[in-house]
Amino acid sequence: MRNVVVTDPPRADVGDAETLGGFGTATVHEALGRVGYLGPEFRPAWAGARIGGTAVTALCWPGDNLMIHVAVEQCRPGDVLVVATNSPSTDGLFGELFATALARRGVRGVVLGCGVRDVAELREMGFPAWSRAVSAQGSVKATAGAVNVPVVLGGQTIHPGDVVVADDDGVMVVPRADVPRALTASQARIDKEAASRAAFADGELGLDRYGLRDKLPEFGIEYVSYDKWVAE
Ligand SMILES: O=C([O-])CC(=O)C(=O)O
Ligand SMILES: [Mg+2]
Repeated sequence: MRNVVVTDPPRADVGDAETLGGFGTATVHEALGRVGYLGPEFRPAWAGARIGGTAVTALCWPGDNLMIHVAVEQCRPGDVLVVATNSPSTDGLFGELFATALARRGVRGVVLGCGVRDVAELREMGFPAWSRAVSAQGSVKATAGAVNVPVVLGGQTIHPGDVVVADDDGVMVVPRADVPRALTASQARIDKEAASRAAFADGELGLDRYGLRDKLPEFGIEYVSYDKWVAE
């Protein structure tokens, strides 16, 4: 591993990132073709946060948060800090002191492939955090890593400057080049779901709305009365 800090990676527009955050993880993930989701292991430290921001990445050694300290200085308003460790770890590398420094810099939240701690304080200060674990396990500041290099979390590659969208459903990444398509496709999906929601509230069934009823025989699904069912 090369111990680099990349100081000026290109990043997506922070306004676009905020718009995608407003659409939410499930919508943007579906709209892009069911890609980019980090998986259900990434959970919010507290419920109700919904963000979209541009990634600043930190690659740390397990149990060592030196590179988070280095990364904080690279963060700008509208960013989301993304922390990966170069081998699996659940240690609580991040807590309210880091959150205080990031909030001061206009950072919208943090995503950690390891653990988070100080959850009560994070909730109280309203700083959003997603992680694979909650852990009080403390860390050292001893080993060099990298900042703003591509990292892999939950099987997804996150490049610095990509958009990270996160809410109660989890975390997803939108590659920078896909942001225009994500915006258009997500808005189309929002509109389509608004129409479906109104129809369902009115009593229409998905079977009819999505043209599924006519296809049921193709699936081999048959309807039988209870008496016939128990007699067979
Ligand atoms: O200081 C640490 O190692 C992590 C932490 O708890 C904090 O940021 O508050
Ligand atoms: Mg702490």
